[in-house]
Amino acid sequence: MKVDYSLYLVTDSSLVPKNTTLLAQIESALQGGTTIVQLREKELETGPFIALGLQVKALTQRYHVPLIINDRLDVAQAIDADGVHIGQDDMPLVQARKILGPTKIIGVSVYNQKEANDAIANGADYLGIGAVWDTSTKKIKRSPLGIQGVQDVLRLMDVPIPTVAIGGIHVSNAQELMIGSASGTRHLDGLAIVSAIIASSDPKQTCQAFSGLLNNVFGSFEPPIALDTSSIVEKSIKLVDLLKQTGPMVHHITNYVVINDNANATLALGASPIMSTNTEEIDDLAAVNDALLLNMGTLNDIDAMILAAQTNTRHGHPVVLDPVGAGATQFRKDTVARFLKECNLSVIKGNGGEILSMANRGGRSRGVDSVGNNGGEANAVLAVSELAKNNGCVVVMTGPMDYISDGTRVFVVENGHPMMALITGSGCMASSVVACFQAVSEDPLIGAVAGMLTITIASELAMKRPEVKGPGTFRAALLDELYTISNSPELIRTHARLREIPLARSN
Ligand SMILES: Cc1ncc(COP(=O)(O)OP(=O)(O)O)c(N)n1
Ligand SMILES: Cc1nc(C(=O)O)sc1CCOP(=O)(O)O
Repeated sequence: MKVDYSLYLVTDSSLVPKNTTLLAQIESALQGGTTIVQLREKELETGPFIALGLQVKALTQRYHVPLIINDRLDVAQAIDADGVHIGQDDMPLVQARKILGPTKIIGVSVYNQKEANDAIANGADYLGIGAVWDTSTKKIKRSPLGIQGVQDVLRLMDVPIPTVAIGGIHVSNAQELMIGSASGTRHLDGLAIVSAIIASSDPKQTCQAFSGLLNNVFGSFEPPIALDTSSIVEKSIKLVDLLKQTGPMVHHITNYVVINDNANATLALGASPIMSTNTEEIDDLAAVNDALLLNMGTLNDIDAMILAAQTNTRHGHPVVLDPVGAGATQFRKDTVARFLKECNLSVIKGNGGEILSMANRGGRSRGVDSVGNNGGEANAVLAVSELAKNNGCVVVMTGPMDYISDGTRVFVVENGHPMMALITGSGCMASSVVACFQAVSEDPLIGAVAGMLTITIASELAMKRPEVKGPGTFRAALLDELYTISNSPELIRTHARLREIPLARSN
């Protein structure tokens, strides 16, 4: 579930104006664009807290907005809230996660780099950074961070996860905070506010003011610098080196036809494969993992795959889906729909039949193989770009040409040898390679291009080997050439055939 943290209302019934009620204030705030609500009621006993929680939940559900409970896991469980917010002196995050399970949202209050990185390592879904400024709503124990202090926490986070700032925030200082705390590509995802909304004589109007201001600010953040194709090739070379130097762990939940090739392709690039399907160890593995690959080939362990995806997302690790045979059977269609709904995918990588069928642009599969043509380049470009945009991820469609898009740009990798289609699992190996690059690339689009350049160039080099006579010798040579590229990444520079298709012209 993708959560919008931008306008985060935290309640306090002691601040509600005399002529109205807490529920009326919350509803008015929801009408004004509040995107998430935290029920924070310090004085309520358990019974009344649960009763109030049920009323607020009915309200937030009507507006399709998540409800978080402050501190009280028991209340959150009793009303099946969407999650909890805990402070540094509350129940430790590790225990809270054990109790609530992987799917509930857990937010943690942090004040500095250490608290932030501990919370991230232990699987927090978001951070509440504060207090930014003095506030009369609560007695603050540590001196206010100011805008610079918030920026320091954002900059020093090991892995970027969603963040909101809290403490003394009003319409008058919100823009200054949002812009001043941003650094590079990092910025706050939202503002958590108590008194400015809950004590307002018109919460709807106050929230509209916050929303308008936030929309402007988010629109002003610089998009990442768009690299041209030769810069992406150079980045790919650096990523091959980084893979070898850092040896990231790549957890695969894959199929039993290709599992050995998946593991060997991963090893050939210097990464470390783990192929567990056991739900008992997903938490422990996610804590030390770097990327997750889900492969639908033999389609077992679907619940384990979804649990692993959610757990890895909480840890900030990219999740790659290889939707093998998507569209071939109703069961596979339903399973793909579950993955799209329940997981936060970084990359979807499939063959023409799979991607076109997911994008509703034709696409035929016989079993797990793509058959027929893909409707030409224009159709391929629309399929990858639309699927990517609609799901907020990168999409790779393999074939004689590989089309790769993040919804804003489309690249074509023109490398590759037709022999790839004659060995089983070459597409699955490509997915392993893409997952390895996701583990080391900050930009999933560049990671996907780097992965596809690497495997397709390896296939061309493999076919040049004198001992390669057909599929059997090619399979072994392909692994060897992945290893060659890992040791000589500059081969990518001499062999890459990478092209960008401007989206506007193709639409
Ligand atoms: C979004 C958000 N951020 C920080 C806090 C503060 O939580 P905590 O440290 O647990 O303090 P209390 O809220 O319990 O006083 C928060 N509630 N929400
Ligand atoms: C609940 C809370 N937590 C804080 C923290 O620093 O963790 S500051 C705070 C109160 C914020 O209220 P207002 O928006 O009215 O200033």
